[in-house]
Amino acid sequence: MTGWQEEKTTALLILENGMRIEGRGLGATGHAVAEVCFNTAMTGYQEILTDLSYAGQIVTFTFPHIGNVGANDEDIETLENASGSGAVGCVLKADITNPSNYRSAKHLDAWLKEKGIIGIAGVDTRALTALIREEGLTNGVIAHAPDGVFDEEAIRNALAGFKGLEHADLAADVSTAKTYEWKQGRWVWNEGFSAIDNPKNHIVAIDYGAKANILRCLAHEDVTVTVVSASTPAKDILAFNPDGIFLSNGPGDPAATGEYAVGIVKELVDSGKPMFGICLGHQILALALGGKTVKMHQGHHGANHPVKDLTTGKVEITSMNHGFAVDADSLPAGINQTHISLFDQSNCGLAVEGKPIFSVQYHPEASPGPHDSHYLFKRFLDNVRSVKADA
Ligand SMILES: NC(=O)CC[C@H](N)C(=O)O
Repeated sequence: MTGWQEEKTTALLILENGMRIEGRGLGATGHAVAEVCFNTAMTGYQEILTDLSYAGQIVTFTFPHIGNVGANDEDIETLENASGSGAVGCVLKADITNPSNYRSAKHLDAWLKEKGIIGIAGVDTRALTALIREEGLTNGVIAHAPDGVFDEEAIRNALAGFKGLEHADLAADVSTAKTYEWKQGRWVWNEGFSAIDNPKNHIVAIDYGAKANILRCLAHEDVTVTVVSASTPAKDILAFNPDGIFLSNGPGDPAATGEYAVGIVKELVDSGKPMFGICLGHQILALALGGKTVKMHQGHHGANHPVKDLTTGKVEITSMNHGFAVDADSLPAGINQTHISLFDQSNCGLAVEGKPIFSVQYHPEASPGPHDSHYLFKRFLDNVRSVKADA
């Protein structure tokens, strides 16, 4: 071993099966209960931890070098107007190395502290990942005490009181409270975030915990995005007279979002506007169309997930982050499965026959991840343009 065991234990990870893992603490202090998942991406730890879809979760990074490109203010996926934050904790194999990257503004440890994220290093993340693969997503509590003194009873009680993510409605907790306009485009090397001048299209994005790069990818397609809260009534959304409606990603159980999400989306589907949903937005759309969602065994969290587009036969490598999935068999007639995961054949996309409405389970905006699926933003805007041309 590397000798870390000789150092004092300043962090704990306790799982619901009773497993107690000792390590070295990072970032914020205190303790946090959440669902423990693993992410296999080799890049983008800052984007992952600030993705609001990870609210209520602790991320185990299977990639060992976390923190070596430091932290900055640009690679943050949480929107400024969000009401909540993303992952509550992270589990690392190795200690954070000193940052070495021209974009680094800060050491990851300091950044974690600032964001209130608790970390534990020195964990056998392979074994933890294997455990989650075998036993499924598990609840856990992560604790960090720099002096090594833990109130283990309080920590274990907190874990015992955590009900898990199934039936948890978290989108309402993280959505924006106010309506605002978004005009920033994608990040371009050597230039930074691009400005979108006089966009010709207008999309209303329902924010269930949206990632910033989704809004940038939409804006990049010549779009002004109006971002509205998850509970904005359909009539208020339609009052903007948008060219299209976007349903964002977000945390928690899609089936727990009830009337404020599913009911609103049902009304929007009937409006005939072009619609596009990503991840939680895909799941909510499926529920609104009469389908069902299920909790997955281990979930999909990574940046190398192969997906087949059944409409073109093409395979794309995608970024994923979900613990629930649409049950393809539950989709009523007229709602077609358009994409499947080549890892486990689970549903990854749907389209409404005869209407410009579609959605995907994965993350075409990447951030982090490959850009294979950027075409979906174009597909959405092609729908928008053709509906406008016909009007
Ligand atoms: N990225 C997301 O939107 C996640 C959706 C949902 N919370 C899930 O875990 O399946």
